[in-house]
Amino acid sequence: MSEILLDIAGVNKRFGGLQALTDVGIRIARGQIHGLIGPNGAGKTTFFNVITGLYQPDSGTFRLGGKPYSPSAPHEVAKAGIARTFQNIRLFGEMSALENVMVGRHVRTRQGVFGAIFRHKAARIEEAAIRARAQELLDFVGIGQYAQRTAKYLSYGDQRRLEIARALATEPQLLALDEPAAGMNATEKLALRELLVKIRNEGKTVLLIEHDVKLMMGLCDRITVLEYGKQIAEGLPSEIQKNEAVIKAYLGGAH
Ligand SMILES: Nc1ncnc2c1ncn2[C@@H]1O[C@H](COP(=O)(O)OP(=O)(O)OP(=O)(O)O)[C@@H](O)[C@H]1O
Repeated sequence: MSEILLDIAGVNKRFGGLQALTDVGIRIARGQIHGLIGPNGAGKTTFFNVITGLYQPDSGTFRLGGKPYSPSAPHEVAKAGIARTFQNIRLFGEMSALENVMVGRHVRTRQGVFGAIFRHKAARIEEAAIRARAQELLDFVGIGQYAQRTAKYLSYGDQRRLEIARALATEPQLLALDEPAAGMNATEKLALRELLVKIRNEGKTVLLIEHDVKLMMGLCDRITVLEYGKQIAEGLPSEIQKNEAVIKAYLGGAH
């Protein structure tokens, strides 16, 4: 078994009278694509938000790369090495694609006139390196030719690619994607799948939530299944496909 990168156990989360997560855990091996699936309302987004510091859990242990991390706030999680994208695209629409990725590297690119004129040489060199790396990432996700295009004018599929490039700009250990294929057509989905395989082949680890089960079965190395806030299965896609509890959960249709 390869090294476990993300090791989470015993997560509970209650919203008022609703127990949204009951003793949920996940173990993700380094260099794998790990999928999180389950019927509507199963708790996938809640678990994802807990992992990435958006929701505070009532309990749980969290380790990344063998070290405990605190999911107390999104910036703490980012510092620990987890980058995420959102179900609803969150880009800086008025900025160029390149600038969006540069922001991902937490750099002040918008200096005042004096800053621009009198900028220190070291700062200029640093900015050039960041710009070059941002362009590389745009090339990597396949939208290098649109570097100067205002983000809001990119196609939907390309905006999703841009989000991924921005997340990669933080050099994360784990890339967490919340429904990256939502709203994509079949061609865009195929391209997304190729991109995620490429990201994994670079040695990155990916966690993703996705409703398109067929896409997940063909893409993921392992899959965790939630239903009513509990883990009902974990395994290889071929095992998950045959798992009776999973089949029942999906066929139940009561969600
Ligand atoms: N902020 C919140 N406040 C109250 N209840 C919430 C909140 N977020 C989620 N829930 C509830 O927790 C349960 C799990 O929801 P969650 O969105 O995590 O499921 P999901 O598996 O991501 O569903 P979907 O596939 O529809 O996105 C649902 O019953 C939902 O109504």
